[in-house]
Amino acid sequence: MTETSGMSDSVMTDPSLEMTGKDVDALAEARDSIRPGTRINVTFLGNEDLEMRVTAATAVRDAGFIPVPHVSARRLSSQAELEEFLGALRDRVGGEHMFAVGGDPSEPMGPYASSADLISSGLPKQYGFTQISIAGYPEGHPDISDAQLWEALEQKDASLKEQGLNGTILTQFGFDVDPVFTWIEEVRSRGIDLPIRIGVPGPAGIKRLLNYAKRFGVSTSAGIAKKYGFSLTNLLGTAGPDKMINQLDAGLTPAHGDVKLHFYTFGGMKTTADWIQDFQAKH
Ligand SMILES: NC(=O)C1=CN([C@@H]2O[C@H](COP(=O)(O)OP(=O)(O)OC[C@H]3O[C@@H](n4cnc5c(N)ncnc54)[C@H](O)[C@@H]3O)[C@@H](O)[C@H]2O)C=CC1
Ligand SMILES: Nc1nc(=O)c2c([nH]1)NC[C@@H]1CN(c3ccc(C(=O)N[C@@H](CCC(=O)O)C(=O)O)cc3)CN21
Repeated sequence: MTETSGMSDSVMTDPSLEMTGKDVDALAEARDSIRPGTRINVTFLGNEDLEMRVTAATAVRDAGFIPVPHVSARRLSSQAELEEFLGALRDRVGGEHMFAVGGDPSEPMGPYASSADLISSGLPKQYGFTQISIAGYPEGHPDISDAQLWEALEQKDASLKEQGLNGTILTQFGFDVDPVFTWIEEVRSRGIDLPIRIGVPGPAGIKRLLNYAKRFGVSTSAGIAKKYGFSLTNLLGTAGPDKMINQLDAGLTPAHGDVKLHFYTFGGMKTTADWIQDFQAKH
């Protein structure tokens, strides 16, 4: 068997990972467990600055991976701030990928209220970014209506196509496969043919998973937890996405189009990378 032992034509082909600006040392530690050429997303959090974000993207590139820096529309205070970041990425990192996301501030901090505003500004393309990921929400979003989310997704798909850019939809993480299937089917029925990466949490402590779920409005219930592989009445121990991935793999058909995975590592880069290797070897 070659690079990916078992599941080569499966949802587990070439998964992407995610790190924060604080994870540069964690990346070095995880490096040998990650397949060269893997896409690694770099967050754009409120407690990070340009230097941290660019340094992290540089570390990803230098380690032999593809950096996918996040740009959070609502966190940008001006067009100048956006251009400063895009310019630094172009000059110091030099990749084609980015993840254009809305951002959590309830009011935009500057001229970009949404990732559609960011994309349609034409600046990502002007600075050489040709592979643009955008967000998807199989379970909806706590502060944004479903109608608004679908409208935004269609608008972003159209804007990318108009500009001749390649897109990928990257979803919020979740613990339940059912809404994922329903959502992919709706994406396709709306004529959106972009590749999709389904967000799943890397293996992590159950308390930590539940804290992140609460923070980002991701649903958990006794039933969902049980199906995923943990219990809400026993928060000791860890849980990984193996059952969810197996359910995805079993249910995906060619009609779902190109569907892969994105792992949110939540402080566990090496744990996640080792888990992926182990899972691929066993399947
Ligand atoms: N990996 C990450 O960092 C992820 C972050 N998110 C968050 O999900 C939210 C939506 O992101 P996108 O899908 O890119 O939306 P978007 O930028 O495409 O916007 C969709 C619609 O919702 C509105 N909107 C966007 N963010 C909002 C907010 N925080 N509060 C109220 N309305 C908002 C926009 O004005 C627009 O009408 C953001 O808060 C984003 O930060 C979601 C998934 C992953
Ligand atoms: N609505 C929304 N906003 C987001 O910012 C967001 C999502 N959704 N979905 C998931 C991703 C993953 N995100 C994050 C955000 C923060 C850490 C974080 O604070 N990490 C710690 C280390 C891990 C820990 O100790 O728990 C750090 O210090 O960097 C990780 C992932 C941000 N993301």
